[in-house]
Amino acid sequence: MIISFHYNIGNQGIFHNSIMFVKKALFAVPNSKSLPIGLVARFSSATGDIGVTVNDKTGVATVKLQRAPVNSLNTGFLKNIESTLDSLEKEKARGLILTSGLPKIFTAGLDILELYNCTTESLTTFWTQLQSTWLKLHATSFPSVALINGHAPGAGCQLAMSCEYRIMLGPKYTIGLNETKMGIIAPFWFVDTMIDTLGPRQAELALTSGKLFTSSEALKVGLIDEEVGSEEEGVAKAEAFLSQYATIPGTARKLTKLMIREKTISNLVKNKDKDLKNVIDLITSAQVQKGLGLYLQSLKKK
Ligand SMILES: CCCCC/C=C\C/C=C\C/C=C/C(=O)SCCNC(=O)CCNC(=O)[C@H](O)C(C)(C)COP(=O)(O)OP(=O)(O)OC[C@H]1O[C@@H](n2cnc3c(N)ncnc32)[C@H](O)[C@@H]1OP(=O)(O)O
Repeated sequence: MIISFHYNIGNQGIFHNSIMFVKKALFAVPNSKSLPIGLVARFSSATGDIGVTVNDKTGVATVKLQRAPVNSLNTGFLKNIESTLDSLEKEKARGLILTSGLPKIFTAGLDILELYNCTTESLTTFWTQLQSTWLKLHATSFPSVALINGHAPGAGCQLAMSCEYRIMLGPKYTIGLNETKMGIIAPFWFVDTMIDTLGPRQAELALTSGKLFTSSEALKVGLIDEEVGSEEEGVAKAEAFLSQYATIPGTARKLTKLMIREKTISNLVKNKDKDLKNVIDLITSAQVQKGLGLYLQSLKKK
């Protein structure tokens, strides 16, 4: 017998920060021994869907990002991601597999429409949400894997680097912090995260050139941990990685992770306002606005 629960997760506007977990159905699935067991959830809102499936044997949650066409991160979507992480913390998830529900794209990074023609006020709301969502992901108490099943430029790479392990579907997709290519600068906490991941030498080379790595290049420099040929293989590898923690006491694991990440986390926590000011000064400048406009046009022309 398969037991299935459905999380009934409301729209942002209705339930706001709280995700409601409602036991809705208990049913038998005939002739089935191998169907995924667990909790199934779907988060729907105008600003993106987040599908959550929790394996009730292992406690591992698979979170699928779905905001067509390219999972770009706007304020509402970031807020939904943060709420989902809050719920997983509350429900004591034992692990996270962060992936995309869209074909070809993990996430296209920040929604450039949040940066282009923005006001100081709208940019402040957006950036503050980005900082908050990232801090939550970077410091989860449970182990995390990014299953990068599509392109991951800019903040897409940043989300992936904040997971503890990265598995990427090869060979077609690319990943990297491409800000300099767009004529902007990666914020210091993106830079810190890349240095933590690649070391200063490779991070400098990658950041100054805005390099987007293919999966095999990413594997070589250590931007990803494994390259796989199919999503199924990726899921199996992610589950295998997470399963090693089943026998490691959770508090020891979490404190060790936080000790290692503390410098990067506290650098942002202490300098949130300075970071925001840097972003406002840079992004609202006429030159950067012009560049962003041209970049958007070039994306649309393809
Ligand atoms: C000194 C102190 C400094 C302080 C720091 C200051 C500022 C820092 C600020 C920001 C940091 C920025 C981080 C980022 O993440 S910026 C975004 C980086 N991402 C990208 O550059 C990706 C751009 N997109 C692509 O390369 C491609 O779209 C793709 C992801 C490879 C997918 O290609 P595909 O061919 O499948 O799709 P399309 O290109 O046709 O795109 C479909 C559709 O989506 C629109 N779109 C794509 N990406 C974005 C995006 N990031 N935001 C918004 N919209 C996007 C695209 O325009 C198409 O739209 P259409 O209307 O034509 O359907």
